[in-house]
Amino acid sequence: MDGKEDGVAAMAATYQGFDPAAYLHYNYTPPRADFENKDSVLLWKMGCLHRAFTEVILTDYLEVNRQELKRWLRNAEDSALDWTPFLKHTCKLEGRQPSAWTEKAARLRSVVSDVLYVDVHSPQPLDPGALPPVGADCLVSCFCLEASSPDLAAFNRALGHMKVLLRPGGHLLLIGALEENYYMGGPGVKIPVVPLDEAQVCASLKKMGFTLIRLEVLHAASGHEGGGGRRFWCVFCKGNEGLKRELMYTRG
Ligand SMILES: C[S@@+](CC[C@H](N)C(=O)[O-])C[C@H]1O[C@@H](n2cnc3c(N)ncnc32)[C@H](O)[C@@H]1O
Repeated sequence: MDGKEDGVAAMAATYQGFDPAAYLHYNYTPPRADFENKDSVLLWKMGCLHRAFTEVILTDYLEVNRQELKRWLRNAEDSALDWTPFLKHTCKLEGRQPSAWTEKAARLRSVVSDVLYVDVHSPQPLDPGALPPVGADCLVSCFCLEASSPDLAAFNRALGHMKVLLRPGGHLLLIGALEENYYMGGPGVKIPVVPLDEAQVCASLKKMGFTLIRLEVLHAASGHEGGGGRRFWCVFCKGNEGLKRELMYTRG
C-alpha cells in the first residue's frame, strides 16, 4: 500500500463500527436539530437542499446506512429516526402547510429508484450502469467528502471521482463543515475530518473542473460539536463541459 491508500484505508477503518441510529439520534434530534433556532445548521442545510427532483438514487458507503435508508423508504416501524419534523419543515420551506408532510413523504418515496453502494475514493464510485450513460443531472453530497478523506489531496481526488458521475454541464451541490477536525458519529464517537477553509474548497472545485455558481457560508452560534465546526459551506457548481466521461466506462 502506498501513503495515499494507507490514509484512505485508515479512514475506512474508522467507519467499521458506524451506527446509523447513534449518528442520527446524536445529530438529528434536539438540541442539535432545533426547529425553533433559525441559526441551526440542520435548518440551514434543509434550506439548501429542499428543491425537488423527479428521479433520485440514494447512495452510501456503509451497508448499515443503506439498510437504514431502505427502512425509511419501506416506512418500516423500526426506522432509527422519526423524520416527520424534517418533512414538516421542508413543507414550510416550500410555502405549504406543515400538514402536507405525508404527501411530501409519499412523493419522496416514489421518486427514489435505488439505494446503492458508493465509494468516493474509487475512480469508479458507482457500479457501471448505475446511472444513464450520459451521467447524472445533479449530484448532492452532504458532510461526506471531508468526513471520508484523510487529507486535502484525497478530498481533491474524491471530487474528481464524483465528476465522472456527472453529465457534462451537470450540477453539483456540496455541503460541508469548515475547519473541522472531527465530527461526532454518536456519543463519544469521534470521526476525523480533513479541516478545510473556504479558499481550499473553492480552489479544489476549480482544480477538479467545476465552475462555482454560488457559495454560501453559515456562521453558526452553535454548531456541530466537532473539532472547530461552527462554520459550514454550501456550494452549488457546474461541471465543465467536455469532460472525459469515458474514464468511467473504460476502466475495469
Ligand atoms: C458525517 S456522515 C454524513 C451523513 C449524511 N450525508 C448527513 O449529512 O448527515 C459521513 C458519511 O460519509 C460516508 N462515507 C464514509 N466513507 C465514504 C466513502 N469512501 N465514500 C462515500 N461515502 C463515504 C459515511 O457512510 C457517512 O454516511
